[in-house]
Amino acid sequence: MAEEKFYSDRERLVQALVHDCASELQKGIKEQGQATFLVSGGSTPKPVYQELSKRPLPWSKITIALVDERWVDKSHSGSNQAFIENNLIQNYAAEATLLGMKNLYATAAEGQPDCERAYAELSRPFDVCILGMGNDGHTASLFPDAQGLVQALKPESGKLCSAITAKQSEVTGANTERMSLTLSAILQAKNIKLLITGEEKLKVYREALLGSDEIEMPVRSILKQGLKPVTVYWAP
Ligand SMILES: O=C1O[C@H](COP(=O)(O)O)[C@@H](O)[C@H](O)[C@H]1O
Repeated sequence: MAEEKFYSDRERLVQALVHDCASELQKGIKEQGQATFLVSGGSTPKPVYQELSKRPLPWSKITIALVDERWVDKSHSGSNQAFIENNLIQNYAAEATLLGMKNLYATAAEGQPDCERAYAELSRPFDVCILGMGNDGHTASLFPDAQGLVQALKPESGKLCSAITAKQSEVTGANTERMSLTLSAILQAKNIKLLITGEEKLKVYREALLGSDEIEMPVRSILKQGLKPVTVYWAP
């Protein structure tokens, strides 16, 4: 069962999440000399990243890697890598190393082996993983009923990255081809943090807790597993 950290407003949520991420990253550095921080895109974590970037952590010892990416170049408005560069790899955090997912291959499926190789170099277990959730119950780029989803959810797949083609295009454009961390990769994080805001997402979260179909709501694969602690951060 996930731990719920619910706040009366978003400012409090941001401060709490920034504090928790900072102390877990510092703990990782103390124990292993370095830390790995997995980050999602989306509008919800933006203030968290902006605030975190201003914390004087030993950022040169922190590797930041994407949880998911649209298969678009950095110049595209939907690029999670550009979003992280503009909002997290700033201020003190400019000293961190960033590993993106998009490579030179034309499709995510073709680019998967290179992406896999790069992610396999990361130090594990990962220290912190921030996940988001869409109103359709997706998390990372694990979209309901998407092509590649079944494989990406298989705990025994042994893969860290999976090419995913979401069924419906989203607000950010027609490109639905993505790369996502697999469930198996996400569960290699010591601390999994699911960040959601607003009443609509709270409703979706509650609905996810009630059911068991992970293809219908992939976020259930995170919420219903008993292997790694998950903390849900919410504010209205
Ligand atoms: O598509 C995506 O959406 C989710 C949630 O985004 P939000 O804007 O509702 O916060 C995000 O976690 C994921 O990384 C992103 O690719």
